[in-house]
Amino acid sequence: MSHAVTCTAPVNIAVIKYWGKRDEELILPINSSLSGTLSQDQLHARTSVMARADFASDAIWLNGKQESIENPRLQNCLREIRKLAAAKQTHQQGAPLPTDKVHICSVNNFPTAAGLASSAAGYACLVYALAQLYKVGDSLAEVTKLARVGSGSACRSIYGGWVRWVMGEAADGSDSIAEQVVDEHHWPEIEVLILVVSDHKKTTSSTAGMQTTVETSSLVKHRADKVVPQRMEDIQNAIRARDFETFGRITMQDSNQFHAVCLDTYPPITYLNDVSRGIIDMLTKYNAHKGKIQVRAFSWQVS
Ligand SMILES: Nc1ncnc2c1ncn2[C@@H]1O[C@H](COP(=O)(O)OP(=O)(O)OP(=O)(O)O)[C@@H](O)[C@H]1O
Ligand SMILES: C[C@@](O)(CCOP(=O)(O)OP(=O)(O)O)CC(=O)O
Repeated sequence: MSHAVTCTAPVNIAVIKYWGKRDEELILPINSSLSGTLSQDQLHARTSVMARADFASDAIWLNGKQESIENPRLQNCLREIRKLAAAKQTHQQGAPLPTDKVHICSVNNFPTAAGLASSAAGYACLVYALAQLYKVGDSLAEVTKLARVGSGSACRSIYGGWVRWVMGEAADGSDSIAEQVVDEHHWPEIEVLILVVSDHKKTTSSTAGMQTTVETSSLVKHRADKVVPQRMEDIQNAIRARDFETFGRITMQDSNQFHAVCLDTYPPITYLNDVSRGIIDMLTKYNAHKGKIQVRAFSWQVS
């Protein structure tokens, strides 16, 4: 007998950035973060999962290409889901056995590993689909914890609207969960414009980059301990009050500090290019004039 589920999950864009882990295995962050989830019909991952007793092994295809199922993140998700399924086995009618093998097929409708949060949409989608398949994850909070062990930012894609990932304090990660701050109807005037300045795979993955940052940057500790807690408070207040001026300022400052921390890492990490720096400069000037300057024309040379 086979069991199958297909889900889509959207991308989320952090306005207070997660950067640095206190536990690499459980994916526990050194600071809380906050993001907006884009609507499902635009940038998303679509994942189908099928479990059958007669599949020889687990397998995954990403964007049409078979990938290694031995990926430790993937293994962590499968193990946690199966652990919950095994605990529930007696009363889960219609769910596969935890011992059945699963085939996973996922497609992103946007560039993968290019800085557009593909791991967030991808793991949120995978974990949600597996939770449906195995009939586990009784609350969305529990599903956010499962998504977190795939990729930290994935826990925020489980909810729509504005979402915070509370860093938590427990060593086992039990209080490191995502929560919705306000839903997607709260601030309908907000529109997200994504300017793709490069669709190449990043030279440094987020996982590797933040690991080197924690090892070498002195600025990141200051950021996590002294800057982010107040910013989290302030940006949530700005979102609740729909105060775009404050929201925009904090978002730009946090993005700038994230890139400063990357530069403070050794060897330094550079995600910005001349085009993105030009866009940041333009937006800073635009916001300073409360949107009242006229944008006539832009032309950038992209080599
Ligand atoms: N749909 C998906 N299903 C499962 N895993 C995925 C999916 N999409 C991406 N991934 C995994 O996430 C990895 C990319 O994550 P990475 O953090 O490097 O980039 P990103 O998430 O696109 O960028 P950023 O984290 O800066 O926003 C891929 O190599 C793959 O292992
Ligand atoms: C810059 C970021 O997008 C980094 C996201 O990092 P990931 O969540 O991709 O990292 P892992 O937990 O190692 O998978 C900021 C953010 O989304 O908060």
